[in-house]
Amino acid sequence: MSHQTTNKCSFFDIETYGDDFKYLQGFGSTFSSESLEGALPVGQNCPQKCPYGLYAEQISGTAFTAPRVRNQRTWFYRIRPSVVHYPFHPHRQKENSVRKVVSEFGSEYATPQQLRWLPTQVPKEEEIDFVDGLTTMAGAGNAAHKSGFAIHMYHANKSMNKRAFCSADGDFLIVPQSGKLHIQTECGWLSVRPKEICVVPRGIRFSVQLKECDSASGYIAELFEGHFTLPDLGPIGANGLANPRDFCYPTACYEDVDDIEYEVIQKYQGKLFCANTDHSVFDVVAWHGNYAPYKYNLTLFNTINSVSFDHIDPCIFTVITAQSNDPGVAVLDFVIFPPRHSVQENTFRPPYFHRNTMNEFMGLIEGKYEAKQTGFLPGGASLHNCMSPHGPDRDTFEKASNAELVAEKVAGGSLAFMFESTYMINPTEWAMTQAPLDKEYHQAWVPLEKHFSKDRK
Ligand SMILES: O=C(O)Cc1cc(O)ccc1O
Ligand SMILES: [Fe+2]
Repeated sequence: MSHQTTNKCSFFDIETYGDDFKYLQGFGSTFSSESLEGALPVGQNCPQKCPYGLYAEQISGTAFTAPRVRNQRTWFYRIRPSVVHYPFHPHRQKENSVRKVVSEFGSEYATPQQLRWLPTQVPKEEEIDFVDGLTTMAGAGNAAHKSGFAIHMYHANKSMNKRAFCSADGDFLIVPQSGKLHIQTECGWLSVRPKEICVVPRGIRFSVQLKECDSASGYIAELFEGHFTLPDLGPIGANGLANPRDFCYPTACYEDVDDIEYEVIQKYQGKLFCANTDHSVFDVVAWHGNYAPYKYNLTLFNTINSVSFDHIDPCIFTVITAQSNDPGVAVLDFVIFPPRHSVQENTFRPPYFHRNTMNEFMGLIEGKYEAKQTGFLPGGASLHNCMSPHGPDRDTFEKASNAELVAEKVAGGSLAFMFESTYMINPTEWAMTQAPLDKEYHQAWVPLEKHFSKDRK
């Protein structure tokens, strides 16, 4: 289904709402969607018999008793309830594959050393879909205690075929770096490409199809604790940053397919389990509620920054945040570094040298990051944990310290992002022993020269 827009805007580099599917809009709204007219019961959730002979089923994303403003649940009206499946058994990712999903984030590989990885390639020698190509890179906390998060990479060279996936451990924030995805979910379809993100909440089943590409890869933050919200705007006012209406939710779309061999792979406490069914589990004819997957086009981010002097802290670029119970402190912030105009006077404009109580995992979707001249590449990653000093590399420092401070567009054609957390982020065994770790990363800073002179002001 295509949907045309007449509003053209020169600074959005992809059509504002033009997409492969039709969406409902509004962050955190309560939606109703039916793909057959009259499929939603009127005025109640569980009638004795549902329209069209459908089953009613609720999915709760918060405790029943969570405060109303935070309560999230959705009612599905489906051909069969999701409990119709054969017993779960352990699911092995590809035999002999180094890729693996893990849930342990012990301190075995913990280090204050600044870490950086080159991009990991999509394998050519083996066929892998989104599930079998998931590899955990780092994380914090514990899925069973609903505390912390995991950071995974995904690499796929084929679509998931007669296979659905869901995580009982947390919400999947998917950040594509290459390849366009069509994601079938119980609530309907989402089309997601690089420079867009999507969030599939805990428990919602989804299947990832590659669209117009032979391979796809990207980053995932799996949030074990709470859900993402939009940051408060404070003195910014009622508009700005990621605006609620730009968050797109799917519309109901079902398949009525029986007598097939189908797999539901469920992530539970960091392990993968598989249950077989004889039918497609994407059989939701109608749904209503506020617990649903969504996508957001990052080029719609309304960027705010200093127009006088000094470098503003990167929280000004927060797209979505999962807050801890400590006011203003995030379990996980998703922050982007979008193309923008830089006009600050008498200012060292790139990211400053710093040490942070928060923990910073960064990825690059495209282009070049302002703080690094070399070495941080699209598909790569870096990790600067609690109080590990970091900042611009030597060449960036020299260039920016001597640059003429004219108004300029920075990071044009670039998009970096950061997962920032109050929790210390531990790399996995895969990240430290198999992934392409940059052993020379310290050379970004060791050559920084001494400029001090008592005779100079
Ligand atoms: O470390 C980084 O590159 C991320 C970052 C960017 C910035 O502009 C200020 C602080 C910060 O941690
Ligand atoms: Fe930083």
